[in-house]
Amino acid sequence: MANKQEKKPSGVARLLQIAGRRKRLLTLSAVLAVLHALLALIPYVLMYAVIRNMMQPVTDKALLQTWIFRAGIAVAAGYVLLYASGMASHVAAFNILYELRRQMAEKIGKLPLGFINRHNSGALKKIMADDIERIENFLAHSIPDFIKGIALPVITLGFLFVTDWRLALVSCLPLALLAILIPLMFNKSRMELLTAYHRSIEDMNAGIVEYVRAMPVIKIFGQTADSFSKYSHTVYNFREIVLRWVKASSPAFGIFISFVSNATLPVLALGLYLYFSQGIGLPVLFLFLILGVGYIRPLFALSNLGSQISVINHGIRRLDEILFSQEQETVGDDLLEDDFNIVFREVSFSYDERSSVLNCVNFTIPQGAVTALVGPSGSGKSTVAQLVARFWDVQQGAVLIGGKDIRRIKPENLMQHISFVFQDSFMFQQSMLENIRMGMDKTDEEVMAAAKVAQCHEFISRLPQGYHTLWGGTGAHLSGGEQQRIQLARAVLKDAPILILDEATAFSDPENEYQIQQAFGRLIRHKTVIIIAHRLSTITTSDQIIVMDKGDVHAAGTHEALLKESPLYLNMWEAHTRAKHFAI
Ligand SMILES: Nc1ncnc2c1ncn2[C@@H]1O[C@H](COP(=O)(O)OP(=O)(O)OP(=O)(O)O)[C@@H](O)[C@H]1O
Repeated sequence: MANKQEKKPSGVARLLQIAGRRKRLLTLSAVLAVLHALLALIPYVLMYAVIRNMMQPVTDKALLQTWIFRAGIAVAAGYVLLYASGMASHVAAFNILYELRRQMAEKIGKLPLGFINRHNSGALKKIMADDIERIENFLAHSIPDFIKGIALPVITLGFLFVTDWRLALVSCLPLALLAILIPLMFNKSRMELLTAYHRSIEDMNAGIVEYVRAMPVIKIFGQTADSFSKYSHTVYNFREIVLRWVKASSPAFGIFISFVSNATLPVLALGLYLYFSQGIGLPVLFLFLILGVGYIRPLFALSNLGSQISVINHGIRRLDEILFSQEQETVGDDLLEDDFNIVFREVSFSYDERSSVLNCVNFTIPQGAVTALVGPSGSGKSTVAQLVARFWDVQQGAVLIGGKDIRRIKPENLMQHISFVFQDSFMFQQSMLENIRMGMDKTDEEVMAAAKVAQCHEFISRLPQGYHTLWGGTGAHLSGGEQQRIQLARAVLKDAPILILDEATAFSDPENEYQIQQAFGRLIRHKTVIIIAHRLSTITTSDQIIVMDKGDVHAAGTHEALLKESPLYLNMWEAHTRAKHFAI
C-alpha cells in the first residue's frame, strides 16, 4: 500500500542492507569461521583417540602416526581457513567502507549549504571518518569473532555431550551463569549508560579538538586546560560515566570471571567421582579437563557484543541522517546566455527561521556593471552575495537572474555562470597548478595565463618547484593575500559572467592590495560584479553602491550621490578616511 509507512531497517540490519552484494563475502567469511571452529576441535578429538589407543594393552603404532599426522593437517588447514575468513571479511569491509565514503561525499556535495551549517565540520568528520571506521572494525573483526565465539562452544559441547553427557552438563555451568548474568549486565539502565558513555567520548573528542584549535588564543590569555571549560567539563563527564559504568557492571563481571577461573573444579570433582565409582576412562577425564573448560575462552569475544552493537547503531543512525537528507533540486531550466541582470524581489531570509537577516529587500544588480555592497558589520552583505549563488534558499520573495527565479534554474548551470571569491581562501593540498585549475578542463598554459592576470605568477615562480609546488604540509605556505590572489586566478580561469568578490582585499597590505586591484581591473571587465568591501576607497568608482543596514537596503547610488543623500554612507566614509589618516 502506498500510504503504508515502510519501516526502515536500523542497526545491524541496516548495515547488512548497506553491505549489498558484499553480503556474500561476509557470509563466506562466516562459513569459513565455522569450518575453522570445526577444524580447531579435530586435533583434540584425535589426541583423545591417541591417548585411548596408547592405554590399550597393544598399541597400533601405524594408526597413532596417522592420527598425529592428521591432527597436524587439521591445525594447518584451520589456520588457512582462519586466514581466508579474515581476508573475505576485510575485503568486504573495505569495499563497503569505500562505497559508504563515496556515497557520503557525493551526498554532501548535493546537500544545501544550510545542512553543512547545522553540522559543524568536526561532527561531519567524525561521521565520515570515525563512525565509518568503526563499521570496518565491526565487519572485519567482530563478526568473524562473534561467529567463532558461538560456533566453537556449540561444536565442542556437542562433541562432549556425545562423549559423556554427565560431565558435559557440568561443563555447561559457566554458560548457565552467563545466561543469568547477561540480562542483568545489559538491562535498560545499563544500555542507557552505555549510550551515555559513547556520547561522552564524542563530546570529549570535540572538546579536545576545540582546545587544540584554540591553543593560540588560550596561550595569549594565559588560560590552562582546566580553565578551558568545554574541555575540562567533557573530560570530567567522561570520568564520571566510566566510573558509573565500572561500578554498575563490576559485581556481575567479577562473579563471572571468578567462576570461570575456577571452572575446572566442578568438572574435576565429578570427573574423579565418575573415574573411581563408574569407571570412566582417564582419556575422558583428560578430555573434559581440557575441552570442558577451554570452550569458554572464545565466549569472551561475545562479552562486548552489546557495546559493539550500540556503537554501530549510533554510527549508522548518524550516517542515515545524512544519506536520507533532502537534496537540492537538480531539475530546472538553463540560464539565458545574454541576460545576467540580478533582481532581489521582496526577499526575506533567515538562517534559523527565527531571527530575520534580510527583511523584504528589493534591488537590482545590473548586468555588466559593478555593484558594491557596503554597510555595518552584520547588516547582511555576505548573505546577499551567498543568496545569489543559491547557497541558501530564500524564505520569501525571489532572487531572479535574467528574469528567472534561481530555484527554477539547474544548480550546476547556475554554478557554471558564477565565480565566487570568498573571504577565506580554501586551499587544497595539491600543486599550485591544481589549486588554480580546480578540476576545470583547462590547459597548463591557460592556468598560467590566469595566474599572470591575477598577479600570482611572480610568487609562484619563486617557489621551489614553481607551479608544481604542493600547498600546505611539507609544501609551500602562502600569505593570506597570496592565497586570495590564487582565488582570483581561479575566477579569471573560470571566466564566468557573474563575479562575486566577498572581502577580497581582507588580508591585504598596501602592496598586496595594489596587486589585487590590478588583477580586479582585468577580471571584472564586461562582467556582472558584486563586491563586498569594508575599505570604501576600493569601491568609490563602482557603478552602483548599495548601502545595507540591519537587513534592509538603506540607500543605493553612486559614491558621489550617496555622500549627499545617505547620512549612513557619509558617516562610514568619514570613519574610513579618518581611519586611513590614523593609520598613516
Ligand atoms: N551561516 C550563518 N548561520 C547563522 N547566522 C549567520 C550565518 N552567517 C551570517 N549569519 C548572521 O546573519 C547576519 C548577517 O551576516 P552577514 O555575514 O551577511 O553580514 P555582513 O554584513 O556580511 O557582515 P560582515 O561585514 O561582518 O562580514 C549576522 O547577524 C550573522 O550573525
